[in-house]
Amino acid sequence: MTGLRISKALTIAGSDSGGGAGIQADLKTFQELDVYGMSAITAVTVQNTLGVSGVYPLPPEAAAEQIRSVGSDLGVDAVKTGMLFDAGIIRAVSAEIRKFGWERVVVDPVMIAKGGAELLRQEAVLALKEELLPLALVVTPNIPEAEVLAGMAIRTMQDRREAAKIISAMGPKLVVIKGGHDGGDGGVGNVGNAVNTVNGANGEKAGNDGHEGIYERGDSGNMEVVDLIYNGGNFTELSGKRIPTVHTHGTGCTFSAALTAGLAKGLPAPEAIVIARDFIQAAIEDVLALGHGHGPTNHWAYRRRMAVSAR
Ligand SMILES: Nc1ncnc2c1ncn2[C@@H]1O[C@H](COP(=O)(O)OP(=O)(O)O)[C@@H](O)[C@H]1O
Ligand SMILES: Cc1ncc(COP(=O)(O)OP(=O)(O)O)c(N)n1
Repeated sequence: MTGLRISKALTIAGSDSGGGAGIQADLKTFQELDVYGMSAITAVTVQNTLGVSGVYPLPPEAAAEQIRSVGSDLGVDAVKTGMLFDAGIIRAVSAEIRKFGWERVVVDPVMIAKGGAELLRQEAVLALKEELLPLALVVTPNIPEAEVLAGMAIRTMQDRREAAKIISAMGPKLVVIKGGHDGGDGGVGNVGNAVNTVNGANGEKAGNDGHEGIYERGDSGNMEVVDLIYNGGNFTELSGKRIPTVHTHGTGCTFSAALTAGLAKGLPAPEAIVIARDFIQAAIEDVLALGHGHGPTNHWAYRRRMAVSAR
């Protein structure tokens, strides 16, 4: 690497002791994509594949000091935020991003862990919308997070589009509403419904099988996963094969970290989003099957595939 320019990315997020999400997933992803990773930890979670059993937030000033320390010395080409936990941390983080004038900012508005643990206090949603979203180049909510930000239920792809427009008006240049939680027709679906078949964005597709809840995925019968992108004018849909697996812990963190890595390398956001989708697709497909619950994704998979296809 000597002599080459090194791209640098900062993650501002919570620690996941299990290593599948949060800071750990972000740093692994940066490393796999040849980006030098730095971190500002906002909270320590006690977590494994079975769930979150403890959350210890740091004082807002601790997050701010970490950001100042790396920002003033090492420099930051792109930054992402993940678990921010409370309004004080959001305000402190937003103030530092503003002071440094960082523009390649990805906001992953982490709210609730798969097992239901609160990773963002409800009183902090307003601060997220008013302080942080205006600073974002890209915001990457999953469907339940988009519902909270937009203040509406998302049941269909049309709802998702409407929610994307509402979130876009809060300031981010690009909104990506991820489709991992899609219950069958573009939204979270109706838990307990009978099979439904709808006209999806990319043609006819079968809906859920009636037992998929918001935090259980991989068994819906949906053949596709579709991420919806809105740039303030146009919609784009990125679709991939939906992998039927419970090992999806940290998919959102990993996707947004891969996107941040692309931005750190200077890629235009739409290109970085496509690579991030490929990265997470490989990470879900090449399952590690670790732990006794929702296992982590495979952060090695993308690089290994690239190496094989280069032979
Ligand atoms: N079962 C799956 N198969 C393929 N891709 C998936 C699957 N679940 C999620 N993804 C992808 O992982 C990324 C994260 O999406 P999502 O799971 O909705 O976010 P979060 O982890 O924040 O809840 C998205 O790009 C989504 O398309
Ligand atoms: C410390 C920490 N940050 C974020 C999350 C949520 O991760 P996400 O990628 O949204 O994945 P799931 O929670 O859906 O597995 C977390 N669990 N811990």
